[in-house]
Formats: sequence, C-alpha cells, structure tokens
Amino acid sequence: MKQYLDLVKEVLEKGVQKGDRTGTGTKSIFGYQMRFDLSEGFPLVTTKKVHLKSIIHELLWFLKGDTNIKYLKDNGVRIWDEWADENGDLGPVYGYQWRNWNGEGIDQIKEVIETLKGNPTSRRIMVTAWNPSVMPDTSVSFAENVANGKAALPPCHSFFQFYVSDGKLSCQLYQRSADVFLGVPFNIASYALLTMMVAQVCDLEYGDFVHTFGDVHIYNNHIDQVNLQLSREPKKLPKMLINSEVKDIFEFKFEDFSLVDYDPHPAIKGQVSV
Ligand SMILES: Nc1nc(=O)c2c([nH]1)NC[C@@H]1CN(c3ccc(C(=O)N[C@@H](CCC(=O)O)C(=O)O)cc3)CN21
Ligand SMILES: O=c1ccn([C@H]2C[C@H](O)[C@@H](COP(=O)(O)O)O2)c(=O)[nH]1
Repeated sequence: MKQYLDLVKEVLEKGVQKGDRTGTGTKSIFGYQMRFDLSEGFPLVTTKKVHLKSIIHELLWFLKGDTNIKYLKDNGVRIWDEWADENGDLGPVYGYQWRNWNGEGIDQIKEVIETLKGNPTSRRIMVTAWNPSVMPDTSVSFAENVANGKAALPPCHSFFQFYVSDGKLSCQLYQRSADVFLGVPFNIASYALLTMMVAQVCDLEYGDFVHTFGDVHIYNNHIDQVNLQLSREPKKLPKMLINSEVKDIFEFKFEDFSLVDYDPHPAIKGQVSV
C-alpha cells in the first residue's frame, strides 16, 4: 500500500498545525488524491493489522439503511459507540441518506444499480450522503442533535460517483475530512469493497477506486503510530473473495466475504478523538 504510505509522508512533511473540533489538534493538508487498481488485489493496509470485520459489518449496515448501532454492537463492532445517544441512534447519517435521501423515499443505491445496468455511459451515477438540512449544531451534544432530528456527525465520506469503461467499474469518493491513522484505512477498504460488490451485481469487471480528500489530517496523538508504520516494509496485498452467487446488492451477508493471503504487521493502537 505505497499509496497510503505516500499520503502519510505528505501530511507529515507538508502538513500545518491546525486546531480542530475535538481539541486534539492535527497536522493537516487540503486536497489529495490516491488511486487503487482493484484488479491488483484488495487495498487493505498491511503496515498494521486492520480489523476488516468492523469494515464489512459497517458497510452492510450502511446498505441496510440502518442508523442505530444495535446491529454493530450485536456483531461486536464498537467504532460508532462514542457518537450514539442512549438508544443507540446516530440520527440521519450515511445509511439513511443512501437509502432514503432526506426522508423523501429516494433510494440512491437502487438508482445507481439500475443506471449502471441500463445506462452505463451516464455521467450522473452519484450518491450523496451530504444533506445540509441535517447538519448538527456543534454547540450542543451529539445526543441533543439526534433528538432534534440532526445527524450526530456530518458525513466524512460525503459523496461518490461510479464510472464504466471497457466493461470495468470505477468509483471515486470525495472525503471532506479524513483521519489518516484510524479512519482512512477503513474508508479505503470499505469503498473498495463496495465497488467490487456493485461490479459483481452489475456483471462488470473491477476498475479503479479513486480516493479524493479535502482536509486530510494526522491527529497529534497519532504521530508515533504513523512513524512506526513508515518504518515497516509494506507486504503483498491480500485478495478478497466474494460469493459469486449474490446478484442483488442488498442480499450480501458477512459470510459472503473471505479475505485470503493477508499477512499484515501487528496492530497498532491509537486513541480516537471524539
Ligand atoms: N476522530 C475520528 N476518526 C474517525 O476515523 C472517525 C470518527 N472520528 N468518527 C466517526 C467514525 C468512526 N470511525 C472509526 C472509529 C474508531 C476506529 C478505531 O478505533 N479503530 C481501531 C479499532 C478497530 C476495531 O476495533 O474494529 C483501529 O485500530 O483501527 C476506526 C474508525 C471512523 N470515524
Ligand atoms: O469515515 C470516517 C469518518 C470520520 N473520519 C474522521 C475525520 C475527522 O477526523 C473526524 C470527523 O470530524 P469532523 O470535525 O466532522 O471533520 O472523523 C474519517 O476519517 N473517516
């Protein structure tokens, strides 16, 4: 994963100190792009062990249109715990906007699949999680925002577009805000997997995942962790095997995915800024 290590180096070298909402402080740059050819292997960071189980469950949870952490908790995934209210609700976040945009019954995922099948040259195959009408008020708590019908956190992976050429499916994501150490390895793997799932149900080959960033930052308490990763030799990419019988994007289950030949360096702990 040279692309990821190059990003880490760029932020360390060119990043400027910037305060942030969480109070931790970051090294940040604005604007960056990475590209992964999905036919070359599954882009899962190898310079630390990444917990793929959380990534798969989170993606299936988005696709269900679910915004309550119960499904995640039932499957041992805790990555959204800090932002949920006492009932486990996060407000109208990713899953809600993907499957029922602004509560208007617009199923963006269903429409994307239909367009990819019926009109693959379209330049309008987009999904937006960004919805200005549910932006939280940062002067009140996450739970208070949820109670007011707002999202606990505005989406970081804000919108994405699909593109077909030569029978191959590519996807580009715009991520407005990116935590290089904790969030980015998850986001790369999640969108790579989503692109592969969409390709399978639309009978397309794997193209590229293009990852475009706005504010991309390393939190000041993750500097040792990213330097440790830079000192490690990246390994060969693993392969993701997907049950080829699934032909409906909403029918995938956790058991339909198996990762092979993943031989990462040991996991590295780091605190999440809330
Ligand atoms: N500061 C911050 N960074 C993020 O990456 C982030 C947020 N906030 N808020 C919303 C979601 C939640 N995400 C998270 C939250 C925690 C981990 C995390 O703790 N990862 C650990 C453990 C993984 C696990 O147990 O599954 C890791 O080592 O990757 C990752 C992504 C991504 N997002
Ligand atoms: O999928 C995700 C979700 C969140 N993040 C990071 C990016 C920021 O560090 C925080 C969100 O804080 P904002 O103040 O709303 O930007 O979470 C991520 O990297 N990936």
